[in-house]
Amino acid sequence: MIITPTPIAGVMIVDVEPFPDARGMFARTFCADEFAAAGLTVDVAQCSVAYNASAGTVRGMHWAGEPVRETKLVRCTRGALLDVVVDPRPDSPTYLRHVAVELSADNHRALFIDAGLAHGYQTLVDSTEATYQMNVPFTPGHDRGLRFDDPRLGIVWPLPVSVISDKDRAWPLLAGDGPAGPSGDAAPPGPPGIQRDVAHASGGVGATA
Ligand SMILES: Cc1cn([C@H]2C[C@H](O)[C@@H](COP(=O)(O)OP(=O)(O)O[C@H]3O[C@@H](C)C(=O)[C@@H](O)[C@H]3O)O2)c(=O)[nH]c1=O
Repeated sequence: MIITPTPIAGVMIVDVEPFPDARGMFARTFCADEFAAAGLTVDVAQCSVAYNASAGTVRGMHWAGEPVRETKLVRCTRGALLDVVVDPRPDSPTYLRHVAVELSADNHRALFIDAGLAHGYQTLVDSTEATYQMNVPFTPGHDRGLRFDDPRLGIVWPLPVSVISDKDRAWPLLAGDGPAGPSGDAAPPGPPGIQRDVAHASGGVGATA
């Protein structure tokens, strides 16, 4: 596996190293030792799959609030999607910036997402599946979220949004207006969980794929 950092600390691209032969190929998609060597720990407490019927479906942007420290290893096992991670940590140098990485069944690419980072995606084709490994069991009641279309985040979704849940449509917008400003200014922390009242936001880190 090739594990590549992104501009956001705690977000890593995980690529497979295929062994091709006449049948096709074999590749490891997870290896505890290789992850540990890259400084990542993935204790698998839960694996999940999300099937999306239509291209343009958006899920996110989600993370688990404290004290839950939920890490995710996300891959696309059918179809293709644009995976997006936003940094909602007020004390981070990449606060409110995002990375966007295309994951597909064909590229076998995965994204490791550390605890406290907001995750979402848009499907690029019909019949797309996202598959997750999480380090903790499902802990309802700790959901935190950002609005996928918050102008302060500046996420460029590649397709018109075809389907989204009521929950995801209803996450509140960040406070403030206008386009995202430059990074680096301190912003006051929002209330626990949803960052409703930040005074400053920064632009996207850009697509990595
Ligand atoms: C996330 C989750 C949901 N559920 C249930 C709750 C609910 O009835 C149903 C659908 O839940 P949701 O609408 O929250 O599913 P979804 O919007 O797909 O939530 C997921 O979104 C992506 C972007 C992520 O990053 C994931 O961690 C997760 O938050 O599945 C579980 O049983 N276990 C789980 O781990």
